[in-house]
Amino acid sequence: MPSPHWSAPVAHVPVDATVPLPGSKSMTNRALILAALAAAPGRLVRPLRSRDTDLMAAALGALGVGITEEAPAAVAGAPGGPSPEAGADWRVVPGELRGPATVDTGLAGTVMRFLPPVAALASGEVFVDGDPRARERPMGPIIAALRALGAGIDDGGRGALPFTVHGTGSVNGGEVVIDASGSSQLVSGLLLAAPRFDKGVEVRHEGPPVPSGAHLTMTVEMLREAGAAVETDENAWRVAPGPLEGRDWVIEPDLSNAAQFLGAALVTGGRVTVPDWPAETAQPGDALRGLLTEMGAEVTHGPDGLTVRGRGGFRGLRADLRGVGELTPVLAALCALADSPSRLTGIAHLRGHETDRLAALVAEINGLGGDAAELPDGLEIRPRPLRGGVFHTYDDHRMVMAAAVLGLAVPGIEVENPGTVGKTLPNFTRQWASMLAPA
Ligand SMILES: O=C(O)C1=C[C@@H](OP(=O)(O)O)[C@@H](O)[C@H](O)C1
Ligand SMILES: C=C(OP(=O)(O)O)C(=O)O
Repeated sequence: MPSPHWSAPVAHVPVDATVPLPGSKSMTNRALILAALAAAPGRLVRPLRSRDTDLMAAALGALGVGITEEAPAAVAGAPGGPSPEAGADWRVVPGELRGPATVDTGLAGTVMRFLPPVAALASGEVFVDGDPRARERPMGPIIAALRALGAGIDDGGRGALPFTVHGTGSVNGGEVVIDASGSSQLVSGLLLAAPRFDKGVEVRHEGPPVPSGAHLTMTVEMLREAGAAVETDENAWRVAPGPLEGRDWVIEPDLSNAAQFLGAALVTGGRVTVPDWPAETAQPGDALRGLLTEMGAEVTHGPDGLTVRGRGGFRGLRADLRGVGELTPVLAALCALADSPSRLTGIAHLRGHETDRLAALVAEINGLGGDAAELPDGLEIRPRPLRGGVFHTYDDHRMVMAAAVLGLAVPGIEVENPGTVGKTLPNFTRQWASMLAPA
């Protein structure tokens, strides 16, 4: 059930806050897959608990993987002790993968693309479905690729959810060509399960550029950390067959979910610090350092974390966001409040995200009196005074976050279904309120 509208709070004074963030969705769901396929038990320290990650855990549990909560482990070298946003750890005990099982992917791209290759390794039937919108997100290329690698999948010829994976307990693997221009997750899903394929995998992409390069790097790095042999070339990835190690995965804070909080510093001319910001990371959110600097923020990284300071007004952004597309909704909201025009490109694939994000952002920014237009592969946003009104969110967590950013400066924004943030950041509205009125 959608939750009632949320009145996005206006910032009456510059924000001055430290905002600890829960774990990365992308790292949590990769670590769950790699731990489930490992040769020995493992643990996720500070995993994200949210709809997307709980669905992944439930899906792996349905296939026979043991996933239980444990008291949080101390993290060597992590400054400041456990984050107040961190809950229990997850212990993962790999089991023999088996059906029959039913998997609900919700609206999680990571579940719908990472789980089916694992299901193909199970013995028995696995039925995979998700939210109505999940049935429209790009899946055809990974269904075809899995078939080419030896998996049996019955999708009624739709090339989309729902479908049944007829697992035989093994996947042959080998070489496959895929058009992953619709989503990097189509490649990541194949790579993550590939150490368990008889021949491993060689995936070659052919087509328009693959988006979200940062997430592909994350896939390769995490596979290697789990002991897999991975080679990469431009548009080709090879994973050798072999055992994965059971290990501890310390999940970094979700840097993409830092966007709206750091953006608040820019909008209000204030200061926001996100603690535990890693010195090096594959997360796309790390690009916020450069992007917010370009918009006029002062960005510093030190022992306290990443600090963004606004200086009053700020500039629009001209940027190719292909590699970091999931930052777009919040950046677009910032652009709508900026002092000069913006042009965000390289993001045609956002039309296949939780909603058609390009259309949704244009409709909602313009619905508040703004001036945004779609480009073939992006958005053009020109500053204009905005007014209050209902901001529709299309079951997209990042549309709620974008609305919150606009609401800092525009009184009267009523955000539809704020509960949809539960996809990756269940406590968002509480954290937003404490950022604006720190205790
Ligand atoms: O692999 C991942 O964890 C993700 C990859 C990206 O997907 P696309 O390549 O479909 O944009 C990103 O937008 C998504 O939020 C998370
Ligand atoms: C595109 C996103 O999610 P998903 O993992 O469902 O693709 C996102 O979080 O912005």
